[in-house]
Amino acid sequence: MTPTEARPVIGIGNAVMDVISACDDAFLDHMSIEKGIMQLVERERAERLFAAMDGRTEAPGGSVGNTIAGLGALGLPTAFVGRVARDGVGTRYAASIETAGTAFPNPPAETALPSSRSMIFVTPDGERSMNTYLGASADLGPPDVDLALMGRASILLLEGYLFDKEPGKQAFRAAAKACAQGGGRAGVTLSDPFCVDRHRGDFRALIEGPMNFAIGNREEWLALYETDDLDEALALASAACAVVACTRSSDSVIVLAGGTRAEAPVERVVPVDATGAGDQFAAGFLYGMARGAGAEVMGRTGVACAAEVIGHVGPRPEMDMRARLAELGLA
Ligand SMILES: OC[C@H]1O[C@H](O)[C@H](O)[C@@H]1O
Repeated sequence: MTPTEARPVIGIGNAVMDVISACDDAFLDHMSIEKGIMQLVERERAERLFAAMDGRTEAPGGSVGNTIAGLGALGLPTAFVGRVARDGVGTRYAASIETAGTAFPNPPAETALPSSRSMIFVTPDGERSMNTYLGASADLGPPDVDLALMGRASILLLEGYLFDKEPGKQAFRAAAKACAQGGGRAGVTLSDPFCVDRHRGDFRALIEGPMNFAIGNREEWLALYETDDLDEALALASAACAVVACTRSSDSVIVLAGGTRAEAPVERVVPVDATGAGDQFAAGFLYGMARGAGAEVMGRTGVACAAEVIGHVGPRPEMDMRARLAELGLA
């Protein structure tokens, strides 16, 4: 086995190209867009929203894709496994990831569906409202996952959104098993409280079984354990899983690891664009984990990475975060 540092951090998730534009709340109402959440949309509505976007910009996104890109920018060897079609969006998505230094091992899928896009509207309060057309990426299944590659992962991060379909669940279980057999640590992001509601039993089985770590926000943890008591939900999670992180918007992040409970404070600011905040939290958190940090430092590193990404438009870091973390004594 190769030494831990040389082994990649690998993510499996939806390969989504973000199309971002600014708008006001009246526009959201006019287009019947629900504010602040991720809504899945059909192709026709995606095309309508795309056409209505003023001054749109394109940026590679996808929740776990963003996290892995953040880890790559921090200097770790990384690979992202996602499914794109053989079209312009898919080609640009894969190329932009590889240019940034993260391997994108899967060739374009042979599918009639187009590559995925998310139409993201950012309001003046920095809130982002995502309208995702999943297309090709949501059909990721076991044939898309190279188990030999999974066996080389130091850390494997699985995106909860892909748990919406049975082939995604099968792919996750096989990938986690291969990662564990290779001596790596596997974990999952809960992604979305509605997705958790739809697959509660399977999410719990994953977290209580092969997962070494799990990352979610307050709403997702409450949904997972069907309670309105966050302490209760996190106690249940940490009884089953070695490392648990809970983000709470502008409240401190809670991390439970190795019998320790730590809170990482969050500075309250009005974001420029909240897209990717949770994803970059995960990047910093896993950077800490990869370096052997404890609960408090993992939480603080995650918070620092999230703070950077909400200061500009787009879901991936623009600043040299290694230098920033060094300034903060976190690298
Ligand atoms: O978490 C933010 C990401 O989720 C959606 O999948 C978008 O692609 C965006 O980049």
